[in-house]
Amino acid sequence: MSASDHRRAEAAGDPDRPREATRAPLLSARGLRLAFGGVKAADGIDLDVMPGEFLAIIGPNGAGKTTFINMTTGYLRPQAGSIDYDGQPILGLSPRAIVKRGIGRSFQLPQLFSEHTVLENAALAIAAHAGLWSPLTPLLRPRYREEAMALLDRFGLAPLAEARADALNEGARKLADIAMAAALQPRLLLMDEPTSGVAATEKMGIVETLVRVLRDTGVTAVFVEHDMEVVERFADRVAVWSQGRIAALGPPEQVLNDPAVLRDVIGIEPAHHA
Ligand SMILES: Nc1ncnc2c1ncn2[C@@H]1O[C@H](COP(=O)(O)OP(=O)(O)OP(=O)(O)O)[C@@H](O)[C@H]1O
Repeated sequence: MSASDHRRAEAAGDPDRPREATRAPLLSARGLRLAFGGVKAADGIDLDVMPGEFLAIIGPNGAGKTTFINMTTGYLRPQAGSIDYDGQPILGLSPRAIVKRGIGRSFQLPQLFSEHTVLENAALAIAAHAGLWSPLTPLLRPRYREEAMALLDRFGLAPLAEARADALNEGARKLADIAMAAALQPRLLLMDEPTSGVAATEKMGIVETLVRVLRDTGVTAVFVEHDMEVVERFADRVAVWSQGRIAALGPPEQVLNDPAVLRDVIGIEPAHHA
């Protein structure tokens, strides 16, 4: 289901269902500031992410998109501001404590154990979720391997279970990395450029798979994306980052037709946009 179909289905849904405006955000960032020397990577970021939504972050290189993900997942501490998740402050928690609260992430460069198979990687991720962080024992336990196989199956990766992670093409590697993040059963998943480096022919199929799995399991997603076709098709809302600030925020049909966004972020003159 595309994001616009999803929005229509929601609008046509249960009339007793609370309206978007009255629902509490799952993630709420206020006044985030972080400078590296003279570079303002976050210069007053305010953002609410609603439960169940897919929010795309777009913007030029160096705008501060990854910095926002790093602050939300405990890898960077802002110099000012607050981040609440599920109504609780999370700033100051370690990355691992934040994962335990239910926020997962995938990285621009997939973080798989390259010399292990895809199945072994999945077993390790599932064991980590069960609280076992030791590197080898999970591989010996059939229970983790069975759960790992079920996870891979959901992501369409079962045929690659016995392939070594370093033998995967970029699309499968990205999908496998997101499957590992999903093994930790997050309620909110932050993905940094899930389609970067993926061949154009594979891209849509990969995004369709991951969106289907995440929607089926009720995961809220924030993803940094440079491909506007992916954004248009799969995002419920788009946030445009520019020099550490959010320059525009709204549904893709509105934001991606905004002349200033087209010119400054996507880099085309509005008149040339058919
Ligand atoms: N740990 C750090 N130390 C110093 N400078 C940093 C650090 N992290 C980010 N920066 C700087 O902060 C700015 C924002 O970086 P960030 O990686 O968040 O941008 P981005 O929007 O994700 O860019 P890209 O699309 O290239 O990934 C950049 O100028 C970057 O060089």
